[in-house]
Amino acid sequence: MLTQAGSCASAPLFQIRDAEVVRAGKTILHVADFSLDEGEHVALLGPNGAGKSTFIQLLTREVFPLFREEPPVRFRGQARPLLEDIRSSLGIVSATMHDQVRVHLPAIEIVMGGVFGTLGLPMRVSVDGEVRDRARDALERLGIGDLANRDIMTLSTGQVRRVLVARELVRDPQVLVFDEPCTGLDPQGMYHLRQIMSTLAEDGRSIILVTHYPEDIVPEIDRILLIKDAAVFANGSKERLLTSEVMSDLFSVPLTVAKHDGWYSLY
Ligand SMILES: Nc1ncnc2c1ncn2[C@@H]1O[C@H](COP(=O)(O)OP(=O)(O)OP(=O)(O)O)[C@@H](O)[C@H]1O
Repeated sequence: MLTQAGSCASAPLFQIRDAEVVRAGKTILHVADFSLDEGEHVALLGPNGAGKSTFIQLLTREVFPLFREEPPVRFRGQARPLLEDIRSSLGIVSATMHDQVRVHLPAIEIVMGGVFGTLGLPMRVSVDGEVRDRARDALERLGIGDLANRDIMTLSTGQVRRVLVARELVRDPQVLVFDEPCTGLDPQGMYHLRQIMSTLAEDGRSIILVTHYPEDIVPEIDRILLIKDAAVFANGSKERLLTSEVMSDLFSVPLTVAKHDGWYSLY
């Protein structure tokens, strides 16, 4: 059934069939078959250079696969969705975005910039009280309402990371992509970030997490997608795949996985 926006109500959130991305004459990612339902969560795990970021960029349409008669990537059933539809449904939190926050602006302006897709507020735009309230509310939900007027350059790495989550939440996206969200954070910062992922997952939003560490995979994320050598190495439940044997195969070194209260660690 088609909705008003033209998407298929019963279609998966994302569906990939036979998508191949080639750069400099080399296949940097091939995905034979993958789909993610609305509200479902998945964590992508794999060695450096395996193709995880490329996978995310396939979903966000920042990279395109080779042409196929049957379009390889669909968003809510649509082969050619409007970029605006994807942008409004998806929030992305990454350490890369963190590197771009090198401006003297109050945290709340960085958050309001999320509404416009700009770093701070665009010039000559006057924001109404409703946008400011939404930004303040997003900061409050992340436990950093008191930082709203602080210059972003004076905040700690963990605080900035939370401001960046607020910046995405201000648009109320149904899907959140966390790309190595705990990079550079101390244990306290990691704790808060993981709590945030859990809360958002429980909220009914889809979480797509990219990480090198099983420690980041919050209990709400049941499913993992392992990527190695430009292809899907395995796709399935955490229970089945987060084992010492599979992790050792994935990273090509001897590793041990420990499990405790729904959390996993690797050493
Ligand atoms: N424009 C490009 N030209 C050539 N090779 C590229 C290009 N973009 C990416 N690659 C290669 O594609 C492979 C996959 O890159 P990708 O960034 O997806 O890996 P990743 O799993 O996210 O790595 P990491 O964990 O280090 O972030 C890498 O070997 C990378 O060097």
